[in-house]
Amino acid sequence: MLFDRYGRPLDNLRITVTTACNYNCVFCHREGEETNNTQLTPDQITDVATAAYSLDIRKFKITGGEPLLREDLPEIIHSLKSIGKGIEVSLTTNGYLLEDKLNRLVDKGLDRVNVSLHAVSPQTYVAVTQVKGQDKVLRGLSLAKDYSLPVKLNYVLTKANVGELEKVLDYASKMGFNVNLIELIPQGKGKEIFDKLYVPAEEVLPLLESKSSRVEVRPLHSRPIFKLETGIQVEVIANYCNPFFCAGCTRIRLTHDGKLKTCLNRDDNLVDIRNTLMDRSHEKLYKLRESIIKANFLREPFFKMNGYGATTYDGKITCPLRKIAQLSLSHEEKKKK
Ligand SMILES: Nc1nc2c(ncn2[C@@H]2O[C@H](COP(=O)(O)OP(=O)(O)OP(=O)(O)O)[C@@H](O)[C@H]2O)c(=O)[nH]1
Ligand code: SF4
Ligand code: SF4
Repeated sequence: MLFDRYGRPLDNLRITVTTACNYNCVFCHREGEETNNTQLTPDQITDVATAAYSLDIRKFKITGGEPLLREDLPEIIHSLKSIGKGIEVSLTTNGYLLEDKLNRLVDKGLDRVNVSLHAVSPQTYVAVTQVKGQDKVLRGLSLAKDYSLPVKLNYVLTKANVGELEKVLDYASKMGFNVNLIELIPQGKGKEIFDKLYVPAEEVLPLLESKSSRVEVRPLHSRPIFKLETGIQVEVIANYCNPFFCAGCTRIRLTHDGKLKTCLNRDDNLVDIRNTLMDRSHEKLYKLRESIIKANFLREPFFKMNGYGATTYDGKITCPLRKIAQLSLSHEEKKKK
């Protein structure tokens, strides 16, 4: 397994299969990538994943844009699963096309799915996504339940839909789905609306605490996990000004156009592998491995500890230590005792 200069393991490759999307969410960041029509072929994606596998990466996350727009997505899933033993392939989607496409994905070995559900009320759903897609998404989610496919609901917390959180939790509890409660980040379109719509996760912690029997911390991003009395769990994804989040970062990204991206928030240290992906020689796998090793070396926490607060890697933003970070810290300290 590779570790970066900060001791963080690399166990996860996020693959952007397209930047196209049938939604227009107010906070979309498209994994920090520019939008255009370029996309890698299933073979190119599989070559990078094969090199990653040889470096002990076993978790592949398919993202976008909206991955279900790709007609060859079943083929991509099949070839990723065929690389070797112990591979987990998961997918992040807005869910609009799930009801039409899920059976083929499950058939090809999809292990689990994260589906956006930012609101249960149709009006708020449309206000956030700009699409009247909620009924279709709910039907797709029911189908996923029928297939016993593990589901996480992605709920992005904003001023526009904070009133929907309880309803989303009730729905998730009824369906037995876990929830990712995701803070807005000033990235992509999120940058324009951040000041207007940002709600710190701290504001909803009392609600989560009142519904939970205990709290744990996931090693990935030191994410607090609230175990609800209804049996589901809510994972808090609060990256902004949170050095503990970045300390637990174990991923790199393969962009839609063939670059290795070391951090969601950075495009100044990409490793360009486009030429290697065109290479037809037997050295291709070796070169891709070298590129992943290089990208891993370039990884660094975007938010770093700085005294009792945090700063970005380049010192452009400074922030006080957040309560959400302290929650992760106090949990770690309790474990050590
Ligand atoms: N800053 C930052 N945010 C991330 C990172 N990974 C995921 N996120 C945020 O978390 C949201 C949900 O991500 P998903 O792709 O659904 O999956 P995940 O929860 O990260 O991963 P799994 O738990 O393995 O399913 C994304 O939309 C991002 O906003 C990361 O490495 N850095
Ligand atoms: S569904 Fe995802 S990719 Fe599409 S607009 Fe919304 S946030 Fe962006
Ligand atoms: S370093 Fe921090 S901001 Fe960058 S990808 Fe990792 S968790 Fe996200």
